[in-house]
Amino acid sequence: MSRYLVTAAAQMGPIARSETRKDTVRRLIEMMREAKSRGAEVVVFTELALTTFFPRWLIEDEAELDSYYEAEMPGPETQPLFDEAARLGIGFYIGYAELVMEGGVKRRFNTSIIVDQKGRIIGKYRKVHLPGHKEPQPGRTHQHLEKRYFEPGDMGFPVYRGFGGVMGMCICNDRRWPETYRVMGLQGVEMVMLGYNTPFDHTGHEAVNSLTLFHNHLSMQAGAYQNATWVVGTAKCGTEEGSKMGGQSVIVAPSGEIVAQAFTVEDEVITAKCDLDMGKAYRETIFNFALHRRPEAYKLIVERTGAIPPAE
Ligand SMILES: CSCC[C@@H](NC(N)=O)C(=O)O
Repeated sequence: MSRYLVTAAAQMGPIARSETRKDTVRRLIEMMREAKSRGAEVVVFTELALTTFFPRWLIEDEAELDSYYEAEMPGPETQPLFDEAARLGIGFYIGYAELVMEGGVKRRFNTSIIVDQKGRIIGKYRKVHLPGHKEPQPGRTHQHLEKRYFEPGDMGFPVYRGFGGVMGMCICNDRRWPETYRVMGLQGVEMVMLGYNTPFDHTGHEAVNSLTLFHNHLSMQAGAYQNATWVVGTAKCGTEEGSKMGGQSVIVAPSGEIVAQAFTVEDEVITAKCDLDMGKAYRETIFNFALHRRPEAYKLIVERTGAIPPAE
């Protein structure tokens, strides 16, 4: 049996600090139309897709910081994206900075949503693994202050029924953590959608940074294979405000194979005809979780930080 979902990843080139939401939404709509013209039923946009990657700066003015967040979704500037999705009959995933007021207190999350082909939000996720620092690091040309500007997500890794299958989400740094995929894998996820902003200087260690693109694919291909799921990873890339970020957006099959890959570091749409039933061959054999997993041996993963045995 086959359940095909024609899927697009809409990679984004740089977004300038001066670019307005209106301009950015126009770019997203253009790619959405291209995805639709190629038969896509869903399009995956990137992380923080509506603005430049602002955690690279220390922003002390609260009003300026707030200007990078969405207080409502859709809001007046993002509504056209939802309207166009409904008009075209195409769903989408998009990442954005979320600002919520709770009891008079501002809460900030790095968030993503899934929107169905009628323009309705059917799923939401808040980024769990926040990389970087709370305080600016001396000597860095570009900061990475996600820990300052966001709270860790408080929703876990939920999955949602949509597009004829079971859909999950994560965001950027989450893709490097096996737990991300496994928690969704245990809920029968069939497609994980994610966006990323990955600067080449993200670790401060030259030898590691030089493997940035390799580690990007390694994480997503392993996550896909080990959990029998499709993974769609969409970059924001190119040189954005002086920061060089990796591209190579991909659509990965449950076999771990890359079936589509972007070759520019600009706005670029890639597509693949994804069989949501393809994971079955893995879930029923090598990764039959019910039969082969040994949770009693994995307790350390959730109970405490592992301790290295003392030296002899
Ligand atoms: C300081 S680590 C930054 C790199 C990280 N980026 C994001 N956006 O999560 C990533 O894992 O790609």
